Amino acid sequence: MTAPFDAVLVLSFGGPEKPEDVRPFLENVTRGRGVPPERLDEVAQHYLHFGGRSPINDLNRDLIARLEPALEAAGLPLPAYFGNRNWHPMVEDVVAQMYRDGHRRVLVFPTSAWGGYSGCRQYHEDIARALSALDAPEPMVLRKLPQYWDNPLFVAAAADAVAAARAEMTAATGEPGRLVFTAHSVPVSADRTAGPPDDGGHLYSRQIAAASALAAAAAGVEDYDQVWQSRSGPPQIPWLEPDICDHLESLAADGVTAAVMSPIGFVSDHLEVVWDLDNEAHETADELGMTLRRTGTVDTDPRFVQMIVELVADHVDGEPDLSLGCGDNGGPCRPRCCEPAKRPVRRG
Ligand SMILES: CC1=C(CCC(=O)O)c2cc3nc(cc4[nH]c(cc5[nH]c(cc1n2)c(C)c5CCC(=O)O)c(CCC(=O)O)c4C)C(CCC(=O)O)=C3C
Ligand SMILES: [Fe+2]
Repeated sequence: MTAPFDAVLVLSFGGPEKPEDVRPFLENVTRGRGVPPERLDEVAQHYLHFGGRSPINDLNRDLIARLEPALEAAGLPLPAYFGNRNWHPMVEDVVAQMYRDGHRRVLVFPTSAWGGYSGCRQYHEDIARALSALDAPEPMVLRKLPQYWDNPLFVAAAADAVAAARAEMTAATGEPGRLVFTAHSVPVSADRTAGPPDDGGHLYSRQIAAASALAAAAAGVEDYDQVWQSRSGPPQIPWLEPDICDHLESLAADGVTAAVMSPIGFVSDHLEVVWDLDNEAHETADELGMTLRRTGTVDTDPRFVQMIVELVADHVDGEPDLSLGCGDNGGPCRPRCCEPAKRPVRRG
């Protein structure tokens, strides 16, 4: 019999909260990842356009404010803490605080539903980093909850957002519009190595495709597209394509005049959503004379909170059931799962 878990850590990406934060935040995100300086300047402008404050931290605080009472109501009175990979509150500081508060067994809920290096493995690395920074005499266990891209509550929330946006589009234009799912692009090499080594790779893009299919089916939509957004990195390195803006152009060329975007790859309306979709994609659509709408993300849907409660309930007793896709203390979900792709060595 193992001891039950006694706290939850909502682990996220993090975002700047004031203009002076923007540069150091971007440096944290891209440290050693070969993102060109021009791209950083460009992305800094996106943040500065919103006064240097990303919505992401407030959205996560709001989620936690809903989660704690929902856990309590389910008979699971665990406190929920907030920590990030790239900005304050930093995961290292929060894990140290949790230790000081007496917590030794923590369930980690990541704000990414997906497998793959950026969507999963990197969150394990964050946990490992926080633990190695911890100066603690007693052992502490941090167990990352499993990927939830196919959880019925996640799918239902995404599908209802699709149905609502299509209904609005129909009211405005007389037709529901072409449905287009989007998710964060990743380097093709990272997608190839996503998943356990004996599983054929491409776990991230397969999950995005499958989640889009589930949400479309639940919304009663047969024909839809699934594309990518927010690529970065040097242009000579291939990332998953097509990009949403290029895709809107091909749709327009095929005579499509209305489209609904569903950012299925994200759980909240953070900067990648409000800039890349609400700003850039909308500009493209305006130029093309296309009517464009975006669905909400699952964040505001009570079923998303309920999903987290159920994940906690499934794992709170503390039995180590690693076949369910958890990982302890930064160990991957399965051996060698989603190892980072080897970076090409540049010579000369
Ligand atoms: C798969 C994936 C998710 C979804 C899973 C998840 O949600 O975790 C995600 C989420 C997010 N990405 C975000 C922001 C950024 N991502 C960047 C860069 C990158 N993302 C990547 C992948 C992903 N990213 C990759 C492969 C890179 C290249 C550099 C590297 O290999 O790390 C950069 C650098 C500048 C640039 O865009 O080049 C920024 C600023 C924010 C916060 C938004 C806000 O502040 O509100 C969020 C939630
Ligand atoms: Fe990103």
